[in-house]
Amino acid sequence: MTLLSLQNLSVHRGRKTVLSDINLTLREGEVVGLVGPNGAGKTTLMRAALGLIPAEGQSSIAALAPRMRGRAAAWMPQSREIAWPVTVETIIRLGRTPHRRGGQKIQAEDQAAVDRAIAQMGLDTFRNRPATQLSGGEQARVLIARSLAQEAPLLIADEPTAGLDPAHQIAAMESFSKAAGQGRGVLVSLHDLGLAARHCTRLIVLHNGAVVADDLPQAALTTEIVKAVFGITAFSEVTDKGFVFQPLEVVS
Ligand SMILES: Nc1ncnc2c1ncn2[C@@H]1O[C@H](COP(=O)(O)OP(=O)(O)OP(=O)(O)O)[C@@H](O)[C@H]1O
Repeated sequence: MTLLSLQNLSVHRGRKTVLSDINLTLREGEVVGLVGPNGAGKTTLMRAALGLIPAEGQSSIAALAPRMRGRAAAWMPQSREIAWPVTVETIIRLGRTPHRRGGQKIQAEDQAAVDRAIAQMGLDTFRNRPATQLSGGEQARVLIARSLAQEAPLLIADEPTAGLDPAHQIAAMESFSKAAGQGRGVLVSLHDLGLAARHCTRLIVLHNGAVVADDLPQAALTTEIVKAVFGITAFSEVTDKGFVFQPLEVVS
């Protein structure tokens, strides 16, 4: 089943074209990595797909009535600041908001989803702590858990692994793979090409607001594309543990 379909999606800011004619389809079971250098248009693509900024062309999520979007897609933005000293569990419960009617108390199935997300992100010992007392990486894990608790068919996450230690980066990517294995889909922007190579089922490479590759990780991160788009060389190999990619040097 198709969870997200973008057709000729374009975004202009002033006279600048930030995103031009993006076409993509994301189906259940996929973890699609969105990669590209700073300013390539990753955040713009995600926000336009969600209908958070004006865009030309079509997005299947943006076309929904605003109150239906929260059931169709969970969104984890890049900004990580948790401003209020409420408990970790309270923040993660906010992920259930689209499933609740106004004023309705949290139901057993909501709490079960919250508990699953807390377990997946290893947050049980933080459950009753004010979120403002956590480290930056711990707060990021709380926000990933909030988006997982939403249990929407599609999860769109903007650099969710930034600032996480290696174990928690892997845990976050594995939680996305698990969600995909359960029939959901994930669109995730990443700067860490090694993580993207190893954990995504497909990569979309963005450059200057356009898609330059949309393929299996090993087919998207070719020597030529990596040099032309990222300006680097890399070691890469398909191993029995999957596709391994390690950036090496900046191309002068
Ligand atoms: N409101 C705006 N007005 C003008 N230009 C903008 C605006 N918002 C974004 N841009 C430009 O659009 C381009 C794409 O920005 P975007 O944030 O989507 O990139 P990104 O790929 O997410 O980058 P990063 O990896 O640095 O987060 C950038 O060149 C940025 O300067």
